[in-house]
Amino acid sequence: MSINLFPAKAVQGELIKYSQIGNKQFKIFTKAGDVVDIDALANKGLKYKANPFLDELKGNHVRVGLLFLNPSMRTRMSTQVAGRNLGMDVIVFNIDKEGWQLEFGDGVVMNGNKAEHIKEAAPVLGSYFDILGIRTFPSLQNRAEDYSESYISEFIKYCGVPVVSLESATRHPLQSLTDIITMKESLAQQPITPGKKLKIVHTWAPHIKPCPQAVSNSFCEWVNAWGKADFVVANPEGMDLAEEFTKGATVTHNQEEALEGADFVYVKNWSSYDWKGEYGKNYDAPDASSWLLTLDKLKNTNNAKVMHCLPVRRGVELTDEVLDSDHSLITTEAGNRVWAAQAVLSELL
Ligand SMILES: NCCC[C@H](NC(=O)CCC(=O)O)C(=O)O
Ligand SMILES: NC(=O)OP(=O)(O)O
Repeated sequence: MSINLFPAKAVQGELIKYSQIGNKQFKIFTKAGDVVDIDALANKGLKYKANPFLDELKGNHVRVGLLFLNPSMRTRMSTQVAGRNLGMDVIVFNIDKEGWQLEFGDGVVMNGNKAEHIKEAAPVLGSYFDILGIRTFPSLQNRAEDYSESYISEFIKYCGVPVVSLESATRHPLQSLTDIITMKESLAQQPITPGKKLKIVHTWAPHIKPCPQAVSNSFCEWVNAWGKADFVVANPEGMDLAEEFTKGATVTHNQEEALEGADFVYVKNWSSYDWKGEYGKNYDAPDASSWLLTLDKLKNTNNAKVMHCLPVRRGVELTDEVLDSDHSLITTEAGNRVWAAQAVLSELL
């Protein structure tokens, strides 16, 4: 169902591949497949964490535009900080609130409330900036449309400059790179027993409303591509993510079994990919709240660290007792968003 955004090819020594976009070749960062070596890119992020101004002149006179069609705190702020650490000029545009409403459809007669077409908006923005970032959430109404990633693809096609995804309909690659960085950092500080295989568990969590699958899809895609762990995805029956993302992981509907011996537990709600034949629905069956992670459940893990992309709803998606415990890596993880963004922006230059 989903399209492989663009075929990409690697150049020696560079960690992000070049993609053929129309008759041009440039780098885009939208998915794990755009990266040559995930571990090396994560190391680059950790290098910037140790020395934020290592490349402070590298981005001199480089202009970065960050476009948001949806809310954001971490992505918006961390990517600005990252760009400034590299000496770049970064400008944020809340295009949904401050710009004209955008039409993405081909051949549409624009006699409604959308005043500007992506075919004009994207090249104009591409003429102002050297690198563009865009956040476009899914509608959660139409699976085929969301999984075609048409918004970010159209944007990339027409803007003519390197693009970094700030979370698209089905993926959140800056988050996933951050998550790998955070696990590597944690393992360096507290190594697991020699001989024990690293175990990462991604568990579904309850929510009051349907959330995108993007963070979870990406986490699966990146952990699988990273290839350093036994990886288990646990969710209620019927709530499996798309197989193209989980392929390579063990998918189970038994959370207790999944948590056994886990080193990292990544918590996130996602709405249905295909629950009772429906897409984008909040799983609200009677057993939903039994999926809430508690300190008691963590006793069965290898003193696991708990992760979440944030924002998190306390008492709904995660308990206060877990969030406020030493298990939680969550604010460190959010802090690491800067270093992931800095590694990516540096590679896009
Ligand atoms: N960018 C990180 C997560 C964004 C989004 N969260 C949300 O929609 C939470 C909304 C709320 O709790 O009202 C998601 O799940 O993909
Ligand atoms: N994790 C994350 O992407 O947070 P924001 O939505 O606040 O950017």
